Order: sequence, then C-alpha cells, then structure tokens
Amino acid sequence: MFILVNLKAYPCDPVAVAEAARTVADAHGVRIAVAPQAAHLDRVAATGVETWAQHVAPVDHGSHTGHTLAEAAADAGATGTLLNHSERRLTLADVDGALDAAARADLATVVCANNPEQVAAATALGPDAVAVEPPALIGGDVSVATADPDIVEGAVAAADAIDPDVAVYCGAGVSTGDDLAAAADLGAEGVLLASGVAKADDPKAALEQLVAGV
Ligand SMILES: O=C[C@H](O)COP(=O)(O)O
Repeated sequence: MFILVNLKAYPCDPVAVAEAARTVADAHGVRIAVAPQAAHLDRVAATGVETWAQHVAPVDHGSHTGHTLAEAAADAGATGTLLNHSERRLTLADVDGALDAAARADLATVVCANNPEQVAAATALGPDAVAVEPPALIGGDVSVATADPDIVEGAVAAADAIDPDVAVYCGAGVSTGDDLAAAADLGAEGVLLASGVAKADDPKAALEQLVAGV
C-alpha cells in the first residue's frame, strides 16, 4: 500500500512530518510520500522522503504568473503530483493539460475524483493513479472504506474497466491501520490522507499506527 500524506495548508511543520514519514517508511519498508505546500517542496525533499506536489498547472514555460510549473516542482525535488484534488478542482481539459505538464517534467500523477463515474473519466486521461475521495468525508473521523465501501469498490471496477494499469487509491477520513487494511480489502492500492497525520500531536506515532495496517 502506498501512503500519500497531503499537508494541504495545515499549520504543521512540513520538515518534521517529512522526517517522521521517511523514518517510518524506512523502518517498515512501506512507501510513504509527503505533499507539502509548493514553497516547502525543496525542504521536504531534502529530508529524503518521497515528495509530491499538491498541484501543478496545465502550462508550459512562459507568461503564467502565479501558476505552479511542473518543471519547477520537479526542480524542487517533487517526483509526483496530485491533480484535481477536491479542494483544487480543474476542468477536464485542465486535468488533461496538467497531465501533459507532469509527463513533461517526469512527475508521477494521481488524479482525484469524487465518485466512480469521475474515476472512469480520469482514468481515460492516462494518469498513473486515480484517487476516489467523497468530499463529504474529507477531514472527518470515519474512513471512506468504512462509511462508503461501495464507492471504493465502484472506483476500482470503474478504473479497471477503462485501464487496468491505472492504480486506484482512496481517501477521506483515513487515519488508522484498520482503515488502511479495509481500503486494501476493497481493492485500493494506496491511500490519500491529510488530517490524521498533519493535525496529529505526534505525526510519527500517527504514521506508525497507520503502517500497522499494511
Ligand atoms: O488529500 C487528502 C484528502 O483530502 C483526505 O483528507 P483527510 O485525511 O483529512 O480526510
């Protein structure tokens, strides 16, 4: 299972979380990545943890003030990027353009989606992975795998019908090893989570608890 920790804009110490993630990943042989704010990418990458951008723009070099250029994220140490997160929605055309930008910069990609229908559309665009996240469950205490297992199974089936090579992750409310194990049982190959680690008093302990479910 791949664990992708999105720090969103939470007031946590991105380097401390990154160091905890790298330590837990190394100790348990689990793939854990951290997606900080764009301005923190280089500091997070310097810890040695797998580092992801939260978003890249569907643009190339040029007159694009305020956009996150895929090449700049890669230069700062990112090796992957989220796209179309529920809190950073894009048009379908912009998801497509951002996937092109990520490919240009050699960034792995996870396209987020609300439901199996959107998962199918996202899969058709050819990302490395899709992540199903019901917006109503994001930031809550109940994991998507418990609250809505059908949506995870539906997402896995929808992606598989379009392109079996595209991995399916799930997210929203994931915070424990049991949540991780339940997601795996439903066919997910990874989880996308934020508050369970970024808002934890002890992010390392929260990550240790999570990997117990791998
Ligand atoms: O990017 C992460 C997801 O939006 C899930 O967030 P959450 O773990 O706080 O529910």
